[in-house]
Amino acid sequence: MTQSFQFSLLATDGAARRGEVSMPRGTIRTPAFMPVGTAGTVKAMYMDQVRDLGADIILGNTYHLMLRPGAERVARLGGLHEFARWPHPILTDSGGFQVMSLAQLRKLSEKGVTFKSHIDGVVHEMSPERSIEIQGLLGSDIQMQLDECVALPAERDVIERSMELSLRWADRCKIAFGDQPGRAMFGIVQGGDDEALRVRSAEALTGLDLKGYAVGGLAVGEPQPVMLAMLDAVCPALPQHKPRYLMGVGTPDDIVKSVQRGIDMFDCVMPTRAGRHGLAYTRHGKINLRNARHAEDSRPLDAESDCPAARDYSRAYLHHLVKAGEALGGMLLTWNNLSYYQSLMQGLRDAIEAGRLADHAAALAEGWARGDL
Ligand SMILES: COC(=O)c1ccc(CCNc2nc3cc4nc(N)[nH]c(=O)c4cc3[nH]2)cc1
Repeated sequence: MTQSFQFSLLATDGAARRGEVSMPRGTIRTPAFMPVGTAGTVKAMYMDQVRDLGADIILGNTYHLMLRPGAERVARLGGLHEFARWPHPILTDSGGFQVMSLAQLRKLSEKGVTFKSHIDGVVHEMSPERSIEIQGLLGSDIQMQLDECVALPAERDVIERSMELSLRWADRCKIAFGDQPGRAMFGIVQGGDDEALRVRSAEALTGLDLKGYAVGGLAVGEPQPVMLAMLDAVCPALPQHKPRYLMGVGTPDDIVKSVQRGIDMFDCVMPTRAGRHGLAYTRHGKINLRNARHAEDSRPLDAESDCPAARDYSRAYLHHLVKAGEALGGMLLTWNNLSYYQSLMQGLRDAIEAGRLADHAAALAEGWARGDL
């Protein structure tokens, strides 16, 4: 058990890295996928299940938890780990992205963001300092700087001013974070779809000597080649020996291609939200259980999986549950999807260690393309 935050590179395969982040609450094996636990719960899952699937860390959201039940209340109740019964590492997003995508009437200035809660309409102000304070009250192990994620497409000068605001906020967050032993604060690289601005952001954040670096401003609807081009520009401009976290990504294919470009950590609502909407991720690709073609298909999703949700239930039953709106439908598909995502990450970690990532990526893509025979 370590009292500090340490990232070690165990192996590389091209630009891909196999590493470990060791923290007081546990070790994160990278490449890592963080299930999203927005309001202190990974929806439709018990935390023990999430852990048993191989998750080393989950994500929580400052925006949601500050509105309900409130950061001070969570602190009074012992912090988020105790509250949600997840004793392992937690990374929290800083709230800026969620304000712009969820809140009503929001105003952004040098000071921070002001917004009305989408829950009860109460007006809140969140400065970089308040975001870090909230994440500290939650007990977050990896805290994200407050940033601005500019909506694309945007004029270059708009992207530049936004990126520079986020850099000033990174500095304020570093000061506000201070010295929290065993915890880390990550900067967030911005710069839209402009490679030069992306590199400027990465280099400036590197100068702040932070514990890790996120790549933000992506997975906002841009085509995959644009996202990947930004990674090709950003990753070489970030320190080799610090973790890199691509926010909000993504599909299995996004994750593989991003790992190949040097990304270590991921989070995405895809496996959980899509699961609740009837969609299964498997090694044969996506299966939409709402489709009538499954109504009498007695096969399981994947007979070779070690996840009961994939192995023990017929597609016909899953189709029935989904069409009937039964809670068990979302539970089983979420279980299957998170199991598939964690097995995808384990496969990538093994392939990098063995120096066979290119072949492994090709085999994965072939399985997805072959579809569901
Ligand atoms: C069923 O699947 C879905 O509904 C679904 C919805 C959204 C995403 C994409 C999420 N993308 C995304 N999350 C993000 C979170 C971010 N946080 C900060 N602080 N800064 C960013 O710059 C930022 C960018 C993101 N991009 C992916 C999947």
